[in-house]
Amino acid sequence: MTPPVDHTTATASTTPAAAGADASRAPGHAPSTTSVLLRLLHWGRPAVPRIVLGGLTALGASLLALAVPQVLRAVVNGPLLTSGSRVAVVEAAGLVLLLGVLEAFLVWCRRALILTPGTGVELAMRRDLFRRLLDLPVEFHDRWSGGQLLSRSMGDLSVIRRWMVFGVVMLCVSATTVVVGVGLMIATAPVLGVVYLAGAVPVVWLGFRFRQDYKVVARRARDQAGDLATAVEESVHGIRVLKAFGRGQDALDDFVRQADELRATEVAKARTQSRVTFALGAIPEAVLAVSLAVGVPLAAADRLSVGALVAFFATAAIVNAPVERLGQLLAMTLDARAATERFVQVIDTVPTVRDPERPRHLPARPREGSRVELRDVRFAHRARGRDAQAPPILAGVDLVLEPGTTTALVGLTGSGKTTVLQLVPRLYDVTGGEVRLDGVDVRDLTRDELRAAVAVAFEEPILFSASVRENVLMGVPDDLPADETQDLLDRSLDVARAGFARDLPHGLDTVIGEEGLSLSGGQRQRVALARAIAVRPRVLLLDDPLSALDVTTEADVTARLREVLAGTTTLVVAHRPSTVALADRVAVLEDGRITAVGTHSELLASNAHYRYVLTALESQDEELAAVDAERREQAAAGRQEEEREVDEVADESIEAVR
Ligand SMILES: Nc1ncnc2c1ncn2[C@@H]1O[C@H](COP(=O)(O)OP(=O)(O)OP(=O)(O)O)[C@@H](O)[C@H]1O
Repeated sequence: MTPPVDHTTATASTTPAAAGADASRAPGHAPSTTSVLLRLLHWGRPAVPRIVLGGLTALGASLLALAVPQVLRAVVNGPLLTSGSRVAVVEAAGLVLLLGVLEAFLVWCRRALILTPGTGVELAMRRDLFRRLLDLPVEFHDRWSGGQLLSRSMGDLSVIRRWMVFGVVMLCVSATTVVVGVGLMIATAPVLGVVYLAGAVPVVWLGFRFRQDYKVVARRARDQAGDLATAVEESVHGIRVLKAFGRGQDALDDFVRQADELRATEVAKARTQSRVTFALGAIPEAVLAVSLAVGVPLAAADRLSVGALVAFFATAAIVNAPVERLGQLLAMTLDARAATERFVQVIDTVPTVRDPERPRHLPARPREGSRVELRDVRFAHRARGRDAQAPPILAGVDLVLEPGTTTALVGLTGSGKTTVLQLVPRLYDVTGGEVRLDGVDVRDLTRDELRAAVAVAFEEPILFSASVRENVLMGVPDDLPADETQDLLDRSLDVARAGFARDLPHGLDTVIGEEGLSLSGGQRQRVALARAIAVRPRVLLLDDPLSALDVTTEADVTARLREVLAGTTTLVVAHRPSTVALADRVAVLEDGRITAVGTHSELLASNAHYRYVLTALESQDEELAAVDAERREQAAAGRQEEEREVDEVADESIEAVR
């Protein structure tokens, strides 16, 4: 016997690391930049050897640059001051040239070494992020906007890649160059070296201040970029509504406002960075002026050789460049920190709907059909922004779907019919009670096994940018023999009355969905229904998937469904009395419970709430038909005018963006 499994539904969706990624946390508790960036090692490890090698070559190039002043010192103190030998000077010039060529070669090596591994790391991170997004439950996607996820998988990962291949390498190399350079300066001219070192005090203080300020704006900018992506996504997604209601200008105003907020944050970022860059450029130069004032009298008093003085200033000129660059590199590092926080915030989210550790399996498919039982099912969504739960939607649903029967679920708008449907394939998990399929609690099954047994067709059909064939066969195993697959495809299309797809420009290979041919609402619903049928599920859940069809076509499709799906247990959310009449039984959902079950005529005779719901649905149906007819008329008359206006707004938008 399978041991009982703990079905406690986890409500905390992020690990402490992810919670730590929240920018709103008090700075005192925020994780350090190093610990955040160290998370990247998980994906960056394969690239580490090449990145380290690239860093070493870059360091070699910097050290070669630092060697030049020492040659200069030897030339000045040696041949120039003593013999004046031209040969020695030419030899020294040759050495400097050689060092320069070697330095350039090492810089090239650095670029060649670290370019490809960075893109590999980005690819691995992008793949893992997408995998996580697919694994996360619907509840997660309810809370996260598409733009935030899009910006994490595109913009943030690019920021991280650039930091990995350039930022981290150059930060280490620059810091080492500064340390070695200052060491050489102290060795060459100790007094001047100490003067130069004193300049490090304000530099470190400024760096600390910069880190505090920049960290906040860097995170804000990344979040605002995500919001902006959401605005574009929503407008493009709802472009028809915007056009139909003439709200293009409002959408544009909203977009421009958000874009302006992002611009302001980017300006604040640039200001913060330019302040520190100015200071990091000015302080070393000021220190050099002081060094000159101290060094020249020392050289005049013969307490410092001219060669040493020249070498000190030549080294300082080399060291000043990486000091000045530190501001830019620190900014890159803090940008990468913000991007990493946002990335791990998603990757660390623990799915609340997950596979059991020791899954059970469904019994062999019963000939007469599967049995679905909902026992005292309770459900509440998690309240937004808090871990608390919103008011319950289902408060103890008891319903048994007898094998091979069709049950219609009826209730007022918002009563929770779709919610009931979504609990069966675990799009959400119940917050109380249980759902059993052929005697097995659905939470004891792997999601793959459960979802292969249960197919859903939603009212809003989502088609993917692929051919009709691919869309319909989405849930069919790839290893099915070709002729069987073709039979399944043909039968599903016929039952769903989706045969129109054969007459599309490229037949069933016509690409539909976002990037393809646009289908009408009814056509989309029929393709989506064919997709659900093709899976040959044990349980078919229909969330009013025929709402866009006329009553005759709906009756025809339903009749065929009953014929073909003998042995399939069906639960259909009914919004139209015509759908209800075709079911074997009807269940009434009221106040979060099933309050009556019976045939259409039984309930009509005995249940007042059922009669009330049917009347509401009927009048709603008539109202919708009237509104639809009116809308069509208006649309035909006003379309040209409307499109002209929208085009004008679009032209203005393009101009504004330009
Ligand atoms: N993701 C969500 N987060 C919070 N509340 C939700 C969410 N989805 C639905 N709800 C709420 O749950 C309730 C039930 O919604 P559901 O879609 O199940 O109702 P329904 O009976 O199918 O409605 P309709 O007949 O209009 O399709 C509604 O009050 C709805 O606002």
